[in-house]
Amino acid sequence: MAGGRGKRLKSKTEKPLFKFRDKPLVSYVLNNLKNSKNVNKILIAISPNTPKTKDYLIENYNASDFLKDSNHEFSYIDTPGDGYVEDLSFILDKLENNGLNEVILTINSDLPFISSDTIDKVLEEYYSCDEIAMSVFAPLTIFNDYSIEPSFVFDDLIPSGLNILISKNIIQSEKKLIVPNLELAFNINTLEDVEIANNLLNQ
Ligand SMILES: Nc1ccn([C@@H]2O[C@H](COP(=O)(O)OP(=O)(O)OP(=O)(O)O)[C@@H](O)[C@H]2O)c(=O)n1
Ligand SMILES: C[C@](O)(CO)[C@H](O)COP(=O)(O)O
Repeated sequence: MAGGRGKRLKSKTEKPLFKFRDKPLVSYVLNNLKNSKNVNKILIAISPNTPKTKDYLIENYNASDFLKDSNHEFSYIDTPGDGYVEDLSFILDKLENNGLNEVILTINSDLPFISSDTIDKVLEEYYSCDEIAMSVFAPLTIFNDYSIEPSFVFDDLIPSGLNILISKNIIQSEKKLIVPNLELAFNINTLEDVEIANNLLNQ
């Protein structure tokens, strides 16, 4: 998901293109997805909020327009940019109407540290559970340990921005998976988050 406004970052650069150390945020996620054993194709949601991200994907990842040519390893889909849930629902609708019947892992473009290994393990957990959807949460304790401010807290759990569901625009019953990995807490929303992430890497 790379179509958000990135308001909290207060940068002129679109958030997915915000340079963190040597590359744009979105590149970390794309490279980690590419190296995941259990991921076949990568579809990037862009929106009127992120036109330069679309150009970047075409130039650097040879991304195609998914609705015209879905055979590329990387493709993008133009969403309205109305909000996370609205845009995800728009995408599921398009996938369903295109006759796709796939498992979809959604991941936010602001999670530079989620490793291929974690993505693979979460998918393995999904395939061994009985639900059609899965939401991954990180425990609040990790956020507190590193003084990271979470966006939402439910019962001491924070939605990580990593979810799995099927390609249908329907309400899907889900399993909650709690993954106590530090990498899930590094969600870059503000310049303070960038600083905390940099400090950790410099340790
Ligand atoms: N209409 C939207 C809204 C969000 N996202 C994506 O969903 C993730 C989480 O979004 P969130 O942090 O809520 O929004 P941001 O745009 O990243 O930041 P802000 O809330 O500060 O505007 C991000 O990767 C963002 O690009 C998206 O693809 N489309
Ligand atoms: C809304 C969300 O994408 C659900 O997975 C996630 O919680 C957004 O987190 P952020 O901290 O606002 O990036």
